[in-house]
Amino acid sequence: MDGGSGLNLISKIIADTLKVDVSVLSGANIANEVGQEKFCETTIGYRIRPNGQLFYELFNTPYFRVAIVNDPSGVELCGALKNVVAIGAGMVDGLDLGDNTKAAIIRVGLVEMMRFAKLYDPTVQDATFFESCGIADVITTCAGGRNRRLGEAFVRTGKSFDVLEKELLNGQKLQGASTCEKLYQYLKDRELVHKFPLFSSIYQICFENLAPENITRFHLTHVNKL
Ligand SMILES: NC(=O)c1ccc[n+]([C@@H]2O[C@H](COP(=O)([O-])OP(=O)(O)OC[C@H]3O[C@@H](n4cnc5c(N)ncnc54)[C@H](O)[C@@H]3O)[C@@H](O)[C@H]2O)c1
Ligand SMILES: O=P(O)(O)OC[C@H](O)CO
Repeated sequence: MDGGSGLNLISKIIADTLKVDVSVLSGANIANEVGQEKFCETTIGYRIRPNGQLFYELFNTPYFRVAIVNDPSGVELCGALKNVVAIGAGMVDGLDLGDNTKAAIIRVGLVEMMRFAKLYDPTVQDATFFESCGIADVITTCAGGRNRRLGEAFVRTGKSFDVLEKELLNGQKLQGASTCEKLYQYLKDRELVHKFPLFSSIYQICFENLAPENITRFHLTHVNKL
């Protein structure tokens, strides 16, 4: 996701700039494991079906199994939003709270991902969240991703994400913290912060000195209905 309060999808920027049709690939695909040809699934979101089919043929292998869906926004939003959830999962690890708590963060995180994606783009489909780009990528990122790792380090060391990124990521960029800032601003501008208690807590812990123990306070206000 790019932009200030007026969020924009990277695929849209590319499509508008280059005047080409753009499909989106995202999934539970930690690069090291893909590189070792360990089995995984991925999702390609297409606008134009023949292009989705072309990418399927290009990318699909016995160990990298592609599903194509006619929901490019949903696929891309999953890829951006799960990084925010993973920072929350890392905070759970930093607080030594355990697997049950992390599962709760994953569940509520997925609910808020769906709610935000449909708010941002009403054409986004529920089914997309049950593809690899959705629940599967949330699980793998909350288990083995960089966002999880830095969420834990943030709680254990008290250092900022900018400092941790430089110290721990060897030149790579952390996506979750900046995405969290942008989506919080988007929600604030629309007076919708109260509908996203987990995302809001993660933002306030990261940037407003809220105590990390508040990571579970969503249960005080969370509405399960999508
Ligand atoms: N590395 C993995 O194993 C892996 C696996 C699956 C999904 N992902 C996801 O893929 C995405 C990218 O991860 P990566 O590993 O390629 O990270 P990376 O840090 O290697 O590359 C990200 C690139 O995006 C650029 N960038 C960041 N914000 C930008 C903006 N607003 N406009 C233009 N460019 C911008 C950065 O400068 C950087 O070059 C993340 O959402 C990540 O969660 C990564
Ligand atoms: O390292 P992260 O946190 O960007 O997550 C990696 C990918 O999302 C896994 O699919």
